[in-house]
Amino acid sequence: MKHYKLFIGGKWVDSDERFNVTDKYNGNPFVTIAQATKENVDTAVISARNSFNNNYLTPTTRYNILMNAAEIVIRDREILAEILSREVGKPISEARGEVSGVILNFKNMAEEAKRITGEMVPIDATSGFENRIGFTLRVPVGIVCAITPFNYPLSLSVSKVAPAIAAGNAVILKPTQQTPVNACKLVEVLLEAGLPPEHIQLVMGPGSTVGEMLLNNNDINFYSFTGSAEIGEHITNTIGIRRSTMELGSNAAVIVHKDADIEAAAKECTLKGFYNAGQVCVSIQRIVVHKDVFEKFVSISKKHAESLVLGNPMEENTTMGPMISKKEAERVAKWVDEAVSQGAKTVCGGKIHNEIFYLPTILTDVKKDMKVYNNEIFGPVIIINTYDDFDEAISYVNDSVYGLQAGVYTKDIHLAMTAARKIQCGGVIINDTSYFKARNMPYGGLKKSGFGKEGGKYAVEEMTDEKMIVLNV
Ligand SMILES: NC(=O)c1ccc[n+]([C@@H]2O[C@H](COP(=O)([O-])OP(=O)(O)OC[C@H]3O[C@@H](n4cnc5c(N)ncnc54)[C@H](O)[C@@H]3O)[C@@H](O)[C@H]2O)c1
Ligand SMILES: O=C[C@H](O)CS(=O)(=O)O
Repeated sequence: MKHYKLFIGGKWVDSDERFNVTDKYNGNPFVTIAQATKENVDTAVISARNSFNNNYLTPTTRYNILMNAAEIVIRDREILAEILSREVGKPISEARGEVSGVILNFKNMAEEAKRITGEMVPIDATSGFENRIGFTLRVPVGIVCAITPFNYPLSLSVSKVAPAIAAGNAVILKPTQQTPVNACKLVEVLLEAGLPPEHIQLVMGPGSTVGEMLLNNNDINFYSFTGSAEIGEHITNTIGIRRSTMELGSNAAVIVHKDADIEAAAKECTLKGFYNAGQVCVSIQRIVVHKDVFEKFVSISKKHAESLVLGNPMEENTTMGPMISKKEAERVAKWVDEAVSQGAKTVCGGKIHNEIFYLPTILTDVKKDMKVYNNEIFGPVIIINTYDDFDEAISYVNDSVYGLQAGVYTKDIHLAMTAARKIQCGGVIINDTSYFKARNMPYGGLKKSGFGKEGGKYAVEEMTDEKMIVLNV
């Protein structure tokens, strides 16, 4: 069985402690991973600091490294996709999509490495400062710690590591225990791409131990976290006044107005809602459809839900794989059963399949006090409710502790802009679902969905400090 080591101090380092990574379809371990100790973590931080202090990378060097990484990922795309499919359980077709997004992200961040600018500040326009010149400089924060979740592990690691490198930082990456193999391959890619070996550190192990060690190391300057709201809140409470970006949970909503293309909206909401077995931060969870088109929408959605092919994620015709674990499938089943016992109606699905799958499920008549409405399901369940007045639909979307992204289907520009202004989310996607991300857009949530932005120049800016320079000349 393949064993992957930690990458610390510019070399692959083994550990007496190790853990298994399982193939999420057959449940068999297929890789072992070295688990970091406190000594490993402390050595990683010291090494990253040394590299940041002694290996200044020019913008052109950063550009070249990131473009090289994109080319290497293109060369190894099928290997990377197969690893993702096995360790996450996502269909190979979706895994290839994740790798394609990574290629775009590397190229996008390579360009951003050459665009880091400050600005002139007209302080001479202030009485008494006529002889002074002011401008800002953007400088790298130093050491960025990237902590990533299980569901899009390669994409979300690159969404942190690439801007960190583009901004001139050294990086410490801690992937989740459930899906860490892609992170090992990512380090191999970056080393081959020419990144100075000590500019990237890879520490692996449980968040409750290895993750905590990182939070409590005061020489880390910035934490880029993607994961649950619970852990995100813990991190922000632990790291003190140090900066971070928090990309957290969601129970995303979509409004479908009576003037929308119902066939298209129902297809997009359904197929994207079951993408990665619903284990997507911006997955469509709460759909609210105008009463005049509700029955038509539900009927079309049911058709698409029942068209999904559950099976071995490594097979080309599979369109939905297992959930990340049997335990998560059982959690989703419990929440759906509770909702149904309280009056929700099951349109399709509604049960576990072969222990690790949860059937694509559509619920209607869901009440606001049900877990499937209030909490982040993070599983293949869509709830469809109805509305009459558009403001009622907006209130439905905003009735959440989360605020990551929302979708709004309407042909009426006035309704679209009303939604854009009133919906309390980091992103409002008109005539598409909440599950939308362009690699150069500012992506991030409000409320319990977190703060800070990933994507393009916005991620790079987050990982720099802005300094004000004044010349008294
Ligand atoms: N907003 C986004 O862009 C986005 C994207 C993907 C997933 N997510 C969220 O991620 C969650 C699912 O992923 P998950 O189950 O892997 O999340 P999680 O919060 O359980 O774990 C995320 C990461 O945090 C680490 N961690 C856990 N405890 C820690 C601690 N005490 N200190 C430091 N690190 C710790 C884990 O090891 C893992 O690497 C969902 O809530 C989903 O909404 C959000
Ligand atoms: O879980 C949602 C991720 O943000 C999707 S992606 O990794 O950005 O493609």
